[in-house]
Amino acid sequence: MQVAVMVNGLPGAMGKEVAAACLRRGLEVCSVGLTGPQVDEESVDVDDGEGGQAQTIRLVKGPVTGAGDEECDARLQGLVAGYRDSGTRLIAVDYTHPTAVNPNGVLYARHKMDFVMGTTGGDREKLLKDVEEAGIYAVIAPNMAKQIVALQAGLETMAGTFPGAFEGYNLRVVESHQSSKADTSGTAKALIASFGTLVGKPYKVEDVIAMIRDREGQLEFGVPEAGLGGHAFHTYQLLSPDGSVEFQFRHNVVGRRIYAEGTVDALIYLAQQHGPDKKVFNMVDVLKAGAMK
Ligand SMILES: NC(=O)C1=CN([C@@H]2O[C@H](COP(=O)(O)OP(=O)(O)OC[C@H]3O[C@@H](n4cnc5c(N)ncnc54)[C@H](OP(=O)(O)O)[C@@H]3O)[C@@H](O)[C@H]2O)C=CC1
Ligand SMILES: O=C(O)C1=N[C@H](C(=O)O)C[C@H](O)C1
Repeated sequence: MQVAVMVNGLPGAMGKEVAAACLRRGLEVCSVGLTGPQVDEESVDVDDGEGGQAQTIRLVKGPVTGAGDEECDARLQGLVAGYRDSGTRLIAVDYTHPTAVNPNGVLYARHKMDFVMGTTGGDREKLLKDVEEAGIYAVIAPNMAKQIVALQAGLETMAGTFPGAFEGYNLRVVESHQSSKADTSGTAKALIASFGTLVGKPYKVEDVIAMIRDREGQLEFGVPEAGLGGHAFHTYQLLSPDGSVEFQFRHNVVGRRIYAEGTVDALIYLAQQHGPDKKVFNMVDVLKAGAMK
């Protein structure tokens, strides 16, 4: 079956990266995408980042404030019907804002649109419930980078196999992102859950995490000047009670291309899912299926 991708969260940083990755990898990009309340532009030009394909995407306000919902619903209804009639499966990709996670989830559910949700934050339990009740297919994950997903899967396995192996150890997490990032890292939250099992006590994220969002702090933490506008530097430290033994896990990413490539892997994987049993996936599922490039 033919697939088209609706990129939502334009003209945001990840929206543009994902549109570029889709064009590079030969996926059809829908000529309409959802945008946010602060955006005045009516359209955005995207390209594959390599001087090849380019296209213009018309912007429709997403359902954050309630205003504009009617237009959004009407546009989506027409789009979904048009693609369905032409035998094309329309899949949404969401890189918007933590406050848009649940309104957009409800929107996709209402229009029976399968989606890949990369946006972090929001009420994740409600998101899962809405998707499951609608019976649609989705990949939902706070991180789409193959190697970070592998680390996440490895730590989950380690925690499941050796719970309490780090009993008594102290966890400290430092994460640095571009100053425009609205929330605490979703990736760090996911990894802290596994570390909690390894230490043998569930952590409250705010008790163990330090966020860096200021330029001086970022440079001091090792972020290169060129990465200030887009980076994710994470260090997880486990320290034994007497301070004599230390473990560090660190992943530092400059730019966003790695997530966009993983998102396309998720889209291709999702496009192949038709079964009735499991419809909601995370990136560990995609990685385990051997579907990441
Ligand atoms: N899973 C992963 O691998 C990754 C996840 N992320 C996550 O993706 C999200 C977006 O990040 P990023 O691109 O850097 O953020 P940006 O702020 O650059 O872009 C977000 C865009 O979404 C728009 N927006 C807001 N609300 C809606 C809505 N309801 N519908 C459609 N668009 C909307 C914003 O508009 P406005 O300015 O009006 O608010 C903005 O244009 C964050 O949650 C981030 O943590 C990022 C990288 C990787
Ligand atoms: O906002 C970002 O940039 C990122 N967000 C995700 C997160 O919150 O963990 C993934 C990555 O850290 C980049």
